[in-house]
Amino acid sequence: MANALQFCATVQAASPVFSKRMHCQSSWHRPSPPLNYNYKFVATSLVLSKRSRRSLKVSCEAANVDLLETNKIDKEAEKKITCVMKFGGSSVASAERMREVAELILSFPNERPVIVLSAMGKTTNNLLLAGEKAVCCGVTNVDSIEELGFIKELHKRTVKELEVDESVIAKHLEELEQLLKGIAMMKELTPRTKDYLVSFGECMSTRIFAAYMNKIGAKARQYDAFEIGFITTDDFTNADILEATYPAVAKSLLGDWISDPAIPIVTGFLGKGWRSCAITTLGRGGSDLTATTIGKALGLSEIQVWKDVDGVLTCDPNIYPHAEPVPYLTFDEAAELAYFGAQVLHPQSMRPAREGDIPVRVKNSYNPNAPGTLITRARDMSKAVLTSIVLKRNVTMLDIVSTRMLGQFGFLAKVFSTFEDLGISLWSRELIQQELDHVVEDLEKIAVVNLLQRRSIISLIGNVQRSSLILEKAFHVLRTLGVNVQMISQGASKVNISLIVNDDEAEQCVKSLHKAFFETDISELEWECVSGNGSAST
Ligand SMILES: Nc1ncnc2c1ncn2[C@@H]1O[C@H](COP(=O)(O)OP(=O)(O)O)[C@@H](O)[C@H]1O
Ligand SMILES: N[C@@H](CC(=O)OP(=O)(O)O)C(=O)O
Repeated sequence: MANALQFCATVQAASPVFSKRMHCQSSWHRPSPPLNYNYKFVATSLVLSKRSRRSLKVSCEAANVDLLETNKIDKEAEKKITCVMKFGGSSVASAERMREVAELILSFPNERPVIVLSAMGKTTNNLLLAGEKAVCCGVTNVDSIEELGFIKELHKRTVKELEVDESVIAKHLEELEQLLKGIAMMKELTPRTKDYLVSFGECMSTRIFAAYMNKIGAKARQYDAFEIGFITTDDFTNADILEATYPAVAKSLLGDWISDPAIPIVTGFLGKGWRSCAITTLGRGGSDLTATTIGKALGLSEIQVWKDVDGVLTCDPNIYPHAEPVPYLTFDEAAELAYFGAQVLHPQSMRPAREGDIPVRVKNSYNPNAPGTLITRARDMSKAVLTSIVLKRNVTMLDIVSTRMLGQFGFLAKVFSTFEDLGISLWSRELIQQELDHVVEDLEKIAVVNLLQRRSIISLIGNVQRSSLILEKAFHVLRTLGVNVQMISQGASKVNISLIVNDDEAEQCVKSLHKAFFETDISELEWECVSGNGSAST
């Protein structure tokens, strides 16, 4: 058997029943989910010799099934893709960083990963700024937009330093300039055009990186997510992944992997609108969601997201530099943390991981030896009190009071229908003053309304089984600071308590809460609360 040939066979089955039978009769498995009864089989062991191929042909003819092709496949195909590794903008910000990332990927010889990349460094921000400037600068001035200059310079320099052919991005740089001229001519930047514009970032970073991997002898293949089945809603700038994405992505990536294995290098953040067929984006930081979607689609054993911090931290290090890595989190905790504003993870990214029950590891590409954070379905909560503190600034609070609402049904329905009628979702974007005025005007017909602006939400993510302890300690800290909490709520997922305070008090609150919860021994913490001995450090 040692010199037996291996083949990949694609058959057009008349019905899924037949394919199941064939599946049982042979020792084959089906790597990709069914799509239009077009199945791809691969021998699981070296059994598909020339003789087996002939017998496959005979059985297909007997069952009236078309045998479309039998390709000889590489032995590598036997080894399945094992994980997905996502590298964010800071991890691929320069040629040097790209070299380090390539080295990092190759330092795991037992992994056969799919790689997801974001745009280099601050490219997405620069593309958006260039687009905004193009709206009002006039066609002839487009080539002097500063941000366009930065983008060109960064990508050309990277290509040169990595010694790959500039042709991998030349067409994209040219098209980008044309697009900016188009925006200048039209004098408008629609959400649809914005998404097309920012897509250049990921399209170029992945092309450069794939070319570099090939140059150093690691066979790689570049993919644009919008060409391999990332199907989304048509909500430009904040699109949602649709269910059809999973089988389509699996089919594309596994199909290629089986017939010609090469490390897939996929653009993060991008998709294709199901109605418009135009390029969409998944919201800022959306490459995390690309990675978890691939993880679920391929049923991988791990999803790794590589960042510039040692994992998910106890709070935003930009607010408090003494924040520490959190070693373990549940999907619920991570989702809540992201939803309430921690930039480290995309708010929707935990959904596919949770659905596929695939562990997510958050690691630091600048410090690969740090253990990072492991996010799983469940974890030992026996010692957990507070896991992380998240701050969301510049929140507007609507205080709606009505004595008529007591004992009345339909009151809340009227409140929500006001938002629906005005097409406002309270969470998805910032409202402009005019919209807020409209809401207040409408709600004033049924209640007394106070619009409270410049507030912050401090979310305490942790073990809500110990909510009394958390609240006692938190309120003690806030009272010592002289801060009044204006609203308190417990999230539906039961891992989050949110407090609303004034914007200008919020940072100090987070620092003091961090000191009290994470820089104090837990047993001390319980004792302090029971005996009333504690004092908040400021
Ligand atoms: N709780 C937190 N834990 C870790 N990082 C956080 C947290 N809150 C905010 N951040 C910020 O998130 C950044 C990482 O997220 P992001 O910039 O999206 O990474 P990448 O672009 O590498 O995917 C960190 O550099 C840090 O400044
Ligand atoms: N480049 C996109 C998508 C993304 O996920 O980026 P990052 O991984 O660097 O947060 C953005 O800046 O939003």
